[in-house]
Amino acid sequence: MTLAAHDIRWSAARRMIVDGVTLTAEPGRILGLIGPNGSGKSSLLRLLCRLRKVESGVVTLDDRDLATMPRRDLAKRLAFVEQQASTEVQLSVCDVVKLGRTPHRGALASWTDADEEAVEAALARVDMSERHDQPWQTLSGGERQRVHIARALAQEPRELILDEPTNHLDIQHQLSILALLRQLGVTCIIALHDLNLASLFCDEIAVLHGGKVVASGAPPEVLTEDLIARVFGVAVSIREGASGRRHIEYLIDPPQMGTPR
Ligand SMILES: Nc1ncnc2c1ncn2[C@@H]1O[C@H](COP(=O)(O)OP(=O)(O)OP(=O)(O)O)[C@@H](O)[C@H]1O
Repeated sequence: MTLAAHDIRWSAARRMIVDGVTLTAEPGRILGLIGPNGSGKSSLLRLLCRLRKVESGVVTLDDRDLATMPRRDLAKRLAFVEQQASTEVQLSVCDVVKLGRTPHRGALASWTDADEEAVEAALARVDMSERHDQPWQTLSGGERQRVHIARALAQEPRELILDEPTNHLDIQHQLSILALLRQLGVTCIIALHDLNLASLFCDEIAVLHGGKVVASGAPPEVLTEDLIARVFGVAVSIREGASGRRHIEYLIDPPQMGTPR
């Protein structure tokens, strides 16, 4: 067991946003978090990496209460890639990725070969080595996203939490980033909107609806026509695609393309 939530709750503006969630991220596996807009995915991810405090329940890392762990120990283990991370400071691409090394370095420690290798390897993994010196502010949305993923990789975490990491990415980079996460063998919890990508790349899926986990398990067990209709209000047909994998087709009437059935 690595990261787990035990009946956790969090509210805002007198509304329960995360409502008694229990889930476990199995070591080296990818847990996908899906759910409609506003279902509580980002809020839950922020609780799981202690950016917010749970009001009740407990988050554990290897059976230790996350709330009692020293921040530095936590940062050595766990990295978080936020949905719309930004920075106002003038930094180059490589400066941003270097920030990922902070938990591994003493206050006055000099920059080591190991630090440099971790940064260069992380940039290469997200296909951004050539942008090494480009000012971060001048990057496109998708390039920024990839640099933030590189920063998290440079942190060399054992647990990686990503909030819609494919958001700004073109299809090639969506596929390559998710394939990379699978190859890393790191425990991942990823919020995703694309149900086909979730089905393809996740080992387990948890479905959030109104702040509660309403289904969890292997993708074929969870992503059914009935569940998608119930939770997302969209009719789908699930069939074997050309690759032999399950494909979720959204049923839209051709004359009014865009109007769900
Ligand atoms: N600090 C806050 N104050 C008030 N409401 C909040 C706060 N944080 C989150 N919420 C509300 O909690 C609900 C869940 O938000 P959250 O961002 O966790 O959803 P989400 O599932 O990640 O949504 P999306 O798919 O749109 O990114 C939303 O209705 C949001 O408005």
